[in-house]
Amino acid sequence: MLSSPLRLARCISSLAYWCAHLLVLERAHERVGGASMVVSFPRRSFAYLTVRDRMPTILTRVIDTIHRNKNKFFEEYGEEGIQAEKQTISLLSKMRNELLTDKPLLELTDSLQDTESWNQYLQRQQKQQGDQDSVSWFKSPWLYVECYMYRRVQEALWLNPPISDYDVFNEGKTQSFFESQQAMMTLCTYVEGLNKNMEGLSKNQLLEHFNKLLQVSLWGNKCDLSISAGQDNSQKTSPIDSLDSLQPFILVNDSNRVWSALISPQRPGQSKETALVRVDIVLDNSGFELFTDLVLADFLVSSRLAHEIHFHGKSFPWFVSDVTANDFQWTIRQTTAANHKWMSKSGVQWMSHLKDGAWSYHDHPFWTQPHEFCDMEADAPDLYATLQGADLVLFKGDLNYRKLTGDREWDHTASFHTALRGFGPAPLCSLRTLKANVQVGLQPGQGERLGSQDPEWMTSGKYAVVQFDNAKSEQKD
Ligand SMILES: O=P(O)(O)OC[C@H]1O[C@](O)(CO)[C@@H](O)[C@@H]1O
Ligand SMILES: [Mn+2]
Repeated sequence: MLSSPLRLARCISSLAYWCAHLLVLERAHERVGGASMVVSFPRRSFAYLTVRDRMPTILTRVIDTIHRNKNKFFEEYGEEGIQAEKQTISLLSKMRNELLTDKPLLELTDSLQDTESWNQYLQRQQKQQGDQDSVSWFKSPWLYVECYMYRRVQEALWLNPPISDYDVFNEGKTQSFFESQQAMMTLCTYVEGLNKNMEGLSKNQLLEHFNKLLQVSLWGNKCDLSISAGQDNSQKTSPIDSLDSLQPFILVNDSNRVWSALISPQRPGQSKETALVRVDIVLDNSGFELFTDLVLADFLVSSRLAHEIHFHGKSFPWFVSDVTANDFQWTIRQTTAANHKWMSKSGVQWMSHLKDGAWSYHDHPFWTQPHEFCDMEADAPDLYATLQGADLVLFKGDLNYRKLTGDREWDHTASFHTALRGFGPAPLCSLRTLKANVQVGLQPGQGERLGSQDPEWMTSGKYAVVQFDNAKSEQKD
């Protein structure tokens, strides 16, 4: 039974949520001007421009990549490979046209594990928006439409078996890894120095290094390829040296609370001394960002701040640069094979974490669905239960932030806890650079000030947040 203050808090949070939701629709009505037209993002908004400009560009690149690899498909699968290439391109071009002409979203026709759930989501959306045709590319929630596009790309491939497993974003991801190599070497040299002295570090020194590596992983999120529609966005400067100058751009920094969650884990039946701490990292992008996540995870294990790390990735290529199982393994193999002493040493170390079970990689269809995370407990109870086994869950990146907060136009001063709407399988922290119009947990006036100084503060990736929440401790308060 919920206590009445808690019930009241839930009601208030729920009300705030729906107000935030309605705001988006109302504004859209005003701007579009047609009473019958329900769109979820106003014209000229960042969301609108993403659907109008960035998404078709991404699709064009996908089509081009498949076409450029025609010979490879022929070599591997003969004439069948060529037919598959043609068929896939034809499906993708058709989809691109549907997008550009604002046609209704269509049900998926493949029969994979998640197909039914996607189609149910579409039906739910159609019910909410009134009729079938109203759920179109420009008249649906932005988060949904973006996710849907990546799932349709996958459908086009899955309907053409010989090339079903081809990762259309692989070239960009590997390129971004190689372009960030210098920064990776610098980072591994730092790690080598750290590991040499690890045993002699005081608690404060450990905290200092933890903060540094947490921030390196935070800023690693600048390097995604979806925001740049697939163009180079790799790390060129020294990640450690840049930290001081980046400090003022961290708008909310709850890293002390993250540290506390690590050093005093709160799972029932565990004392501080015997606690086996598990940290889950919900990964975002491949390339430099993944590298920084692995460095952080290695530090957590080597320092014994954590005993186990569970990485969560995507089960198919997603938002251009997101990590799949293949990217994860490839990155570790490449690091091991690097022509740099400390970098390859890191790779060997990471391999051994995987072998001895300190690290493990997991994926789940929920991560490649459009649901906001407050739906997880009902829609993916198994995943929710898995996350409950963690002492801390780190959510990397912007898309995870949008899903954590329901991608609503929240008041900037609404608390992170409120925006989570009850989602809290374990203490959690979002490490995110701002690339979409949602931001909560700011001080009164802070959002307005930022808006007047820099109109693109929420979408440029220049600012970042480290935002922590522990649903359990909030309930106790
Ligand atoms: O890789 P990240 O940090 O999740 O960012 C991906 C981002 O790409 C965009 O969707 C733009 O297409 C962002 O708004 C989005 O959240
Ligand atoms: Mn991403």
